[in-house]
Order: sequence, then structure tokens, then C-alpha cells
Amino acid sequence: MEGVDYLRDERKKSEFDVEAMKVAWAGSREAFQVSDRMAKLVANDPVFEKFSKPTLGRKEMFKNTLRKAAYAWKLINDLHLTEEEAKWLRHYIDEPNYTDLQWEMFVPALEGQGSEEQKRKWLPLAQTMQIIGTYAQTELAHGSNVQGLETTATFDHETDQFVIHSPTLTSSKWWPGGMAKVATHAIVYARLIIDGHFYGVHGFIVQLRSLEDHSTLPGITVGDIGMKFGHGAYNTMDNGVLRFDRVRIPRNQMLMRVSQVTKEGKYVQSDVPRQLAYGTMVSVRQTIVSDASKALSRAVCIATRYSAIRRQFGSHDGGPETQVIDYKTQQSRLFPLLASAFAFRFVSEWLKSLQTDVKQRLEAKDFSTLPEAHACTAGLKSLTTAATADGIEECRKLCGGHGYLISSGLPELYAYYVPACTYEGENVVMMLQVARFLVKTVSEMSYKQPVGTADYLGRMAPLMHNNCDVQTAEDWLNPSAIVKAFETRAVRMIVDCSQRIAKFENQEEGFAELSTDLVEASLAHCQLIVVSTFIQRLKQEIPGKGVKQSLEVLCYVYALYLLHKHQGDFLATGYLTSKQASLANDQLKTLYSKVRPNAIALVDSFNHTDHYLSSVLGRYDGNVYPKLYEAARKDPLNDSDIADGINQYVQPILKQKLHLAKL
Ligand SMILES: CCCCCCCCCC/C=C\CCCCCCC/C=C/C(=O)SCCNC(=O)CCNC(=O)[C@H](O)C(C)(C)COP(=O)(O)OP(=O)(O)OC[C@H]1O[C@@H](n2cnc3c(N)ncnc32)[C@H](O)[C@@H]1OP(=O)(O)O
Ligand SMILES: Cc1cc2nc3c(=O)[nH]c(=O)nc-3n(C[C@H](O)[C@H](O)[C@H](O)COP(=O)(O)OP(=O)(O)OC[C@H]3O[C@@H](n4cnc5c(N)ncnc54)[C@H](O)[C@@H]3O)c2cc1C
Repeated sequence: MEGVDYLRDERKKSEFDVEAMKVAWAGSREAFQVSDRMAKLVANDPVFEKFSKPTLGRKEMFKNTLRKAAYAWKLINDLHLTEEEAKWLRHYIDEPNYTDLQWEMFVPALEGQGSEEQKRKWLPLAQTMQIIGTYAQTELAHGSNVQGLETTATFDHETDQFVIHSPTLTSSKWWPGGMAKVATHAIVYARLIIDGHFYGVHGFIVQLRSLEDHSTLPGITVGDIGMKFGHGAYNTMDNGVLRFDRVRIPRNQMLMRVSQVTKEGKYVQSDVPRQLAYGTMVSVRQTIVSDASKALSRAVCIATRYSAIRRQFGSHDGGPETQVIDYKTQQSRLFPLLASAFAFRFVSEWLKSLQTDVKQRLEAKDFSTLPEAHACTAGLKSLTTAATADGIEECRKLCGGHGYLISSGLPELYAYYVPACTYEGENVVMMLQVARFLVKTVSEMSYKQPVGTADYLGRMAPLMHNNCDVQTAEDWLNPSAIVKAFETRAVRMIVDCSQRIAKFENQEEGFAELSTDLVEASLAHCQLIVVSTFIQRLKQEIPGKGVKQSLEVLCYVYALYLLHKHQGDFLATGYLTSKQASLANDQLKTLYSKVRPNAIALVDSFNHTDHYLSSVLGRYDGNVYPKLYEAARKDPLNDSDIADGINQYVQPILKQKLHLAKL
């Protein structure tokens, strides 16, 4: 039997309707159709071919990406694609490039932080790509601490302009995507100075390059920051360095929704919180959570298919060896990641709806849910990116030696993905933001009832004193038992930290001293959100034979896997006995055996094309070995029998007639 037959057999074992699961994964039939159509459009167009990328040099790779982006823009216009379709098209092209910044950051920054007048002027230009923008916030010496940025924007009364300046080397903008070579404009974050007074960091629209010949404008020095981790991964993007030498922009190019500077040089703070200036980061963090489920599902799809094809040991009487997916150790590493991909998918959908709700409230000048939205996006961004980065690397290991080949698709995926733990808010820094929110919520509880994702803190009294009543492994197959366990763990960890901080005379000192515990408490809170969201999703109608049942299994796998992994927390907070923790682990093993027959069908439900996976190991048809061989033969080193350099550097060594004694 060949890999092709193995996967065919695996697909026959499925206990649920795969087509219906595809819809459940996508969110709706319409969402599935749009994504499916765009995936096929990209996969079937030779312009979007990706297999030559690993052999290209940086310049060729960059140019090739520009070519694809230009062609994609033509398709978007020629085919009159909707915004949603265009988003999926860019996603399936699968190469980071300047358009990510244009659509995910530049346009949202204009939308979220521009005044109505500014939006009327700049949005049409950006939306039709007459200008190309980036988001220039981070500096050489300042990233996480936005208030610490050094770039200055000084108001000049006489000319009614701002003077944008980089006073030091360390104030150079450093990292913004698309900035080195493509962007014509940037939203530049700088410290506003009026008459010698500092008014905090604000965003300014600054033109970097001529719209005539693309040359840099006077006073602007811009370039690429150099190659990044991994070959192809992020090196298709021109992350840049940018310095300003007293560049002048009109006053009306400061983003003026949150605060304004008048012609007279008066600083006016609107009635909206200053944190709205951070709104672009909040909206991108939500996109990043959604991207996590895509990247993890991709790695899991590759590792699961390959695990069903790969056989090692266990052959009896010359029969086939055991499929590695049947090893319990393989299952215990792989299936939690499969479950996590679904969990992240559902929590990203939920986060999107939370974001929509917050946006509507902001329009109505209701800012009450902003802190919670910030904590949720920051925390979930941190949780999902960390788990996804680790998960991709685990999938590489699950594929043994072949996982290390570029043709497995996993090394490039990892290299592309891992900076998500850093950009848009470094993960630990983000978890500390969650901790601030939680500690504040606890401290305000005497006069303010916690709501939303923090509402369980309002049930602190029972949660502090309850004990788990699970007695058998089956008792763990109960959503309320699971939620109660996660709520209790989170509440107890948060309250413990809060009480210890309260003992410090200086609360900030206490917060800093307890920061490692606070990060763990925040993680517990965020895991509770993911688990509860999964459970809530299962309360909705999910059509299709066996679909809901399969998702229920995955939901329990996700929750009990976390419980097992963090059992130290659950035991230390005194909610569980070691016997109950052990019962959870027993149940987890039983659940793995329920996932096993459905594993291939579950990864098929992601509906990933072979083009998107770009993995010989993850091919839909399972024809792994012949294609691995074929991919290897295509390596440029195999172009000739005698490689360049052999005659020059190896032959002379082989031909020298040295005696051993002379060595
Ligand atoms: C195989 C190859 C495959 C290739 C595939 C390619 C496919 C490509 C597809 C791509 C798809 C998706 C990806 C999306 C695009 C991603 C592009 C990524 C580009 C990256 C861009 C960036 O990184 S931009 C820079 C980001 N920078 C940051 O995030 C900085 C982080 N720092 C901060 O946010 C703040 O400094 C921090 C919050 C840490 C502190 O702020 P500060 O003002 O000092 O505030 P505090 O004093 O701590 O707090 C004051 C109060 O404000 C509250 N608060 C803080 N932030 C917010 C907020 N955002 N909203 C609301 N409230 C906020 C805080 O809680 C305090 O509240 P309190 O009540 O007073 O306690
Ligand atoms: C691929 C990529 C693309 C990017 N694109 C852009 C872009 O388009 N535009 C843009 O403006 N920026 C961009 N960035 C920059 C990115 O936003 C920053 O790197 C990120 O915000 C982290 O900041 P930093 O590099 O200053 O890390 P640092 O904050 O210096 O982190 C270093 C270490 O210090 C720790 N640390 C920092 N502060 C604290 C604290 N208060 N408490 C405890 N520990 C702390 C962190 O946990 C980390 O371990 C990009 C970065 C990458 C890697």
C-alpha cells in the first residue's frame, strides 16, 4: 500500500460529515464559499506558484513578491472582488508584503484615528492604492513602551506645520513593514511638542516618497533593516529603517480624532479616551488571533496527514509497520494541537464580534467596554500566538527528519509565524496588560460589578471556597465541571496576586515584584475565555451528521489537555485533588481514541489546498514519498553531476599526495 491508499482508507473511517464541518470551521456557508473560491483562484493561477521561492535570492524574492502583489491588485479590480474576497485572496497568496500593512494597519489607522475630514481626504487615496502606507511606530531603541518614543513632532506657529524629526540614532523608526522600498506614506508616531510642552505620542501622516518617481523626499532617509530569521518566510517583506531631518508636514496631517491642535497651537483633548490612539493595535491583535488558527491548522494538517502515512516498527510476519499516528505519544502531542486550532478559530470569531460591539459603542461615545476589549485582544493575541508558534515547531518534530526539509512546508511556516509572538505587542508585555486589568477589576469590586469575560470574579466568594466534585473520569465530560475548574483556578490565582500586591506600600513595586505570577494568572484567565467560548459555541446549532459530537470531543480534549498541562496550578489553588487531576488525564486518553478515526477528516475540514500548504508531507492525496523524491531532485545542487566548486576546492585535496607522517 502507498500513502495514497492510506489516506483513502483513513477518510472512510470518518464519523462525521466533512462538508458540514468545513462550514462550521469557516463560520458560515457564505464564508466557506468565499474562502474556497479564493483558495482555488490562487492555487490554479501559475503566477502564484511558490515552489521556486526557497531557491531565490533576496532581491529576486522581493521582486517576485511585488509582481504577485501587483497581479493580485489587478485581479481584485478586474474581477470586482469584494473586500472579504480580496482579504482571502491576499491570505492565500501566502507571502508577507507591503499590502498587509496597507490593509491591516495603514487604512485601519486612518479609519480609527482620523477626523471625518481626514478620512474623506485620505481613505479614498489609500483604498484605491494611489498612496501606499505603513505604520511607523517602533524605533531602534523603543518598541513596547510607546510612550517612550523619541521621534518629535514640533508645532511651528508661523507656518502652521509640524516638524517631524529624529533627534538621535535610537529614534530611527525600525521594523515597519513595506517601509524600506514600497511605502509612499507612513503613519508616524511621534511626541507632540507645542511651545516647548510635551503632549504625548500621536500619529502623523507623513509622505516618504515622491508619487512621480518613487524617490525619497528631502529630509527622509529610508532603507531595509536586513535579512530576517528563515529564508523565504518574512524576507519577502521590506521591513525598514527611517530617519527624519526636520521634515515639515501641514498641521492637518496629525490624526485628529482623539485630540486636535488648533491653528493657534492649542492642544484640545476630545471627550474620547487617549487609548483610542492605540485602536489600530487592538484591531490588528484581533486579526492576529484569527491568523493563529489558520497557521496552526496548516501545521496540524501537514503533521496529521503525514502521521497517517508514516510507519515505524510493529511489523509482524512481514506485514506493514504501525502508522505513527497510532502511537499514543504521537496522539498526545498532535491531537491537543488539532483541538487548539478549532479552539482558536472559535475564539477569534467571538473576538471579532466583541470588536464589532465595541466599535458600535464607541460611535455612541460609550467607552465602558474598552478596557475589557483591550485586555481580551492583548491576552488572546499572546496566548494564541505563543501556542501556535510552539505548535508549529511540535508539528515539525512530529514529522521526524522530513519535517526539517523546506519541502515539508514547516520550517518556512515557523519562521514566518514566530515573530507574531513579538509584533503587535510583545507577548509578556501583553499578558501584563491583562494582569493590570484583572488586578484593577478586583480592586474596584466593592463598588463595580465585573462584567463580560471578568464576570466570574464577581462570584469570587463561592469560587474561593468550592471544591471539585468529580468522582469518575466520565464526570469530566461535563461543561459546567470544566468551566468551574477553570474559573476557580483563575480567580484564586488573581486574588492571590492581588492580596500580595496589596501588602506592598508602593503598588507599582508590588506589581513588578509579582509580575511572573501575574503573567501566569493572566494566562489562566485567557485560557478560561478560550475554553468557555468553545463551550458556548457548542450550545449553538451546528448542522451536519456527527459534526457537533466531533467538536464536543475536541472541546474536551482542549480543556483537559490544558488541565493536565497546568495541573500544578489546579492542585496548588486547592480546587482539585491529585486523584481528580489523574481522572482528567484518564479521560483525555479516552478522548484521543475518539479523535483517532476522525483525525484525517478533521484536518480535511480546514479545506486547505495543496498550494496553500506548500508541503510534500501534507499533500491531500498522500503521495508523499515519490513527491519528496521529486522535490529533492529539483534542488539546484542536483542540476549537474559535478557541482560548482568541486573541481576547484575538493579535487585538489583528493589529488594531493601527502604522506601521513607529514600531516
Ligand atoms: C510560509 C510563509 C507563510 C506566509 C504567510 C503570510 C500571510 C500574511 C497574512 C497576514 C495576515 C495577518 C497578519 C496581520 C498583519 C500583521 C502585520 C504585523 C506588522 C506589525 C506591526 C507592529 O508591530 S506595529 C507596533 C506594535 N507595537 C505595540 O504593540 C506596542 C505595545 N505597547 C503598547 O501597546 C503600550 O505601550 C502599552 C499598552 C504596553 C503601555 O501603554 P501606556 O500608554 O504606557 O499605558 P499604561 O500606562 O500601561 O496604561 C494606561 C491605561 O491604558 C490602558 N491601555 C493600554 N493600551 C490600551 C489599548 N490599546 N486600548 C485600551 N486601553 C489601553 C491600560 O490598560 C491602562 O489602563 P488603566 O485603566 O489606566 O490601568
Ligand atoms: C516581523 C516584525 C514586523 C514588525 N512590523 C512592525 C511594523 O510594521 N510597525 C512597527 O511600528 N513595528 C513593527 N514591528 C516591531 C514590533 O512591534 C516590536 O518589535 C514589538 O512591539 C516589541 O517591541 P521591542 O522589539 O521593543 O521588544 P522589547 O520590548 O524590547 O522586548 C524585549 C524583552 O523585554 C521584555 N520586556 C519589555 N518590557 C517589559 C516589561 N514592562 N515588563 C517585563 N518584560 C518586559 C519583553 O518581554 C522581551 O522579552 C515588527 C516586528 C517584527 C519582528
